Amino acid sequence: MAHRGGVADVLWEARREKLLRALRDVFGHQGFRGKQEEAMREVSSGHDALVVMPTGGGKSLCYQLPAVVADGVCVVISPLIALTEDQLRGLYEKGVEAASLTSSSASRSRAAAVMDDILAYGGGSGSGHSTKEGVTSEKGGPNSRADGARAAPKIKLLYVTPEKLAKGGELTTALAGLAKRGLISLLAVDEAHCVSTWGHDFRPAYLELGAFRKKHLKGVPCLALTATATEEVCADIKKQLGFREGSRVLKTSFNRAEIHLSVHYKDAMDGGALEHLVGFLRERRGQSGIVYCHKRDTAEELAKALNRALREESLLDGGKAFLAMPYHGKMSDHDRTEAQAKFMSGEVDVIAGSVAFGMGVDKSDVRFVVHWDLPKSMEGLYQELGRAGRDGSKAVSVVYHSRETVGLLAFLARKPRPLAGKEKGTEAGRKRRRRASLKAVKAVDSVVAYCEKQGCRRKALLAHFGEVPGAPAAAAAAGQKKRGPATASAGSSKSSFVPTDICRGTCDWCGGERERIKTDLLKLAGARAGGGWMGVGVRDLGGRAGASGKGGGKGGGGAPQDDSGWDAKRYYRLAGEEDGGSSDDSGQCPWPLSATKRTTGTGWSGSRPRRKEKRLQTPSGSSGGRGVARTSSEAGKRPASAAQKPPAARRSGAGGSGGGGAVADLFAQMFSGKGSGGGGGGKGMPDATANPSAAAAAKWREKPDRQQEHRSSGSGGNSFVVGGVQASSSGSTHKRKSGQHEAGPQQQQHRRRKDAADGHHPSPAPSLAPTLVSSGGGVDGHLTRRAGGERGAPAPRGNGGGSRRAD
Ligand SMILES: Nc1ncnc2c1ncn2[C@@H]1O[C@H](COP(=O)(O)OP(=O)(O)OP(=O)(O)O)[C@@H](O)[C@H]1O
Repeated sequence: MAHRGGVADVLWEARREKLLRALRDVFGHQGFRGKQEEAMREVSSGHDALVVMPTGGGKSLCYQLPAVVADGVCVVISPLIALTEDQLRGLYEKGVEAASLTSSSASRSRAAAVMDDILAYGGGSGSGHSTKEGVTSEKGGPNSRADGARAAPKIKLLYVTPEKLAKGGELTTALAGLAKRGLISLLAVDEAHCVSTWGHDFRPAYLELGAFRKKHLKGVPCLALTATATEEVCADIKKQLGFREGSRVLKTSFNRAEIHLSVHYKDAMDGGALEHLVGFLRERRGQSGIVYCHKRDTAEELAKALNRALREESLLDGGKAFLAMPYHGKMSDHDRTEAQAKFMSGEVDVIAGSVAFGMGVDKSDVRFVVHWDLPKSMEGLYQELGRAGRDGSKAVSVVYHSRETVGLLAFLARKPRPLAGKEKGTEAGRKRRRRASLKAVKAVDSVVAYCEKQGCRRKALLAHFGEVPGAPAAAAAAGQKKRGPATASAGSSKSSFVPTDICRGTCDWCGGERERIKTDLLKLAGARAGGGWMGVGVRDLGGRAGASGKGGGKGGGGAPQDDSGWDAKRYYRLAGEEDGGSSDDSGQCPWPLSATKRTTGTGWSGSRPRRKEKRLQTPSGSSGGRGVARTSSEAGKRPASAAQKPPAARRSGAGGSGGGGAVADLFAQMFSGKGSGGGGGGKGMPDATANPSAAAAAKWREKPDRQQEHRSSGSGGNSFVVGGVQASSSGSTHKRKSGQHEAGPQQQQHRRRKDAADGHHPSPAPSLAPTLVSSGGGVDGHLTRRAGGERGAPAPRGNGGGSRRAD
């Protein structure tokens, strides 16, 4: 909203002085950061605003400071009250009255006092409690000056979950009453991306906030805050929260220059990923860090393994005893609180935890964030890595990539999303659910793209959020539009301009690790070519595929180097949504719920996940490139049929996916009903002579030690069957390596003729069907090795063979 000069400026100057004084006196800071000042100006002028600032950027202050100087209560919507405890503690230490309303018994008396306080002023009668916090609640509202001095509740910040707010009752009455009396200074919506189904953490109850605000908090300005929002998510947040026309989005650069970015490939590691992690931590002895993993068991095992590996030697060194602790949702409140407190105090060096850890934890000296499992989205990655280096000093982000986790995430992405109550059973709900699944698939795909990129990671990360190095804002916006909603971002904002030399060696690619990355990716491609890998494409090594996804089977699954490779429209088309929605009204995703896609030579056949044991017993290797061999009960079940294909695929009869994103390709192929690129099923080992990359890969595999490593190390894998459709690295692999784009149709025809003339059979294009069956996502394989000194038994492996067992 444009600011008019004159009176508005004068008023603002006066308010600004007041805010600056409180900033110094209460918070101990000397000046504003980022968009803090602008955000405060907006809300103190009664406008709505959306703040998009990086993690650790100082978003909380945008509502805390105005709340301190204003009369009345600032209502803060937060997704997890337990995680605001740190904030509350911080505010308490600063002498600011703040509270959260929780149902935990520990805080029940406090909550009662808080309710009394606001009810006394918000129109209720209060319960007449008087508590040791000194919150009085004699009957009567502000007009009666209950405590003889205050005309507003004592509480300055009230934290509630959206679920609590949606429940109605006393709290709604009190807040509505306060709003009527002008005693709600601000509605702050933290983690506002949860409002949007396009956000990475959609929370149905957040959808109710807009209606609540309209009904009960009329005239109260709203400040929404998030660290991660694309342009589309920003627009959705504004719409859902009922922002007034012209409300501003205040955005700073997403760049966290102090955080070094790197990716390591579990599947390509000679020594095993756990050893690698131990080495990494050994170099950072005494530093604080977080290791994120998806599963509770993994968190537990990892913490144990790290203690086993590092504690003793830290004691021998006479230094501080190394200590890692797990943190996950299945731990008791007490254990979680203890882990967090010890981490905050520095007693615990490393938390091996689920993504629940860190939200709301303001530890400024976290020096590294490790993603032991691939994160679910770029937004998640960004948010989690942002927990490092909040003090502005150097920190490190490491992602461990593994194809198994990609498979698990792809599977989870297809699971139906939760719907808000009123949407259950409606067409709108079904549509939203489908879109949410598509979004989740797309999200995984962009993380895979980030990991498998041969190029600057910082640029890739920033590009995801619409910050295109070297491009003026308009060009950035145009570029983003082409890529579709997931990557679209605030190109219209001037702050999206990024200098071309943004990285300066602060990622692995720019910082001298190109050869390592190339070699590792080549190993992945090689392993894939041997049929031992899930069939999703290794980016930048696979051929570039047309984003159109039209049938006809262009090979390759990679994306161009500086492109996310995602064309969302294509997937809507495939899901039958482009022209008004799929005819599939089952309410499920338009693809079968299964991670057990198994591609045969004639196409895919879906099956619901079967018992793991069955899969583990599947013989492998002898099937001549059939990918995962089937148990007899599985064989022949659910054959590919037109009826199983989603509507668009049925309509088009598409023959191949045309490639694109890795996970996306996986779906494209499911939809298409045939092997991507027409490659379809496995046909044994790749024709190494026809393809330099395949030759290199074959050579690599020929080494006995490599074979051993490849079979048994890999991915921390435990109970996996990783098989694949035979996927040879096509000629395009070679081309991609040399930085060229995929050949057009004429060039391809020429190449085929040339191949025929040379007596080469053209290599089948990499088939991109997912064949990953299960994911332990854990550390078992490596742990076993550490503990028992032995590697997992190598699975029998055949020519172009399918299954691989890591344990
Ligand atoms: N103007 C400022 N000057 C100096 N330090 C500041 C300023 N504003 C905030 N900080 C400090 O920056 C750190 C991060 O702030 P804050 O927790 O508000 O970030 P955030 O953007 O809310 O992060 P997250 O998204 O992780 O919750 C805190 O330690 C805070 O004290």
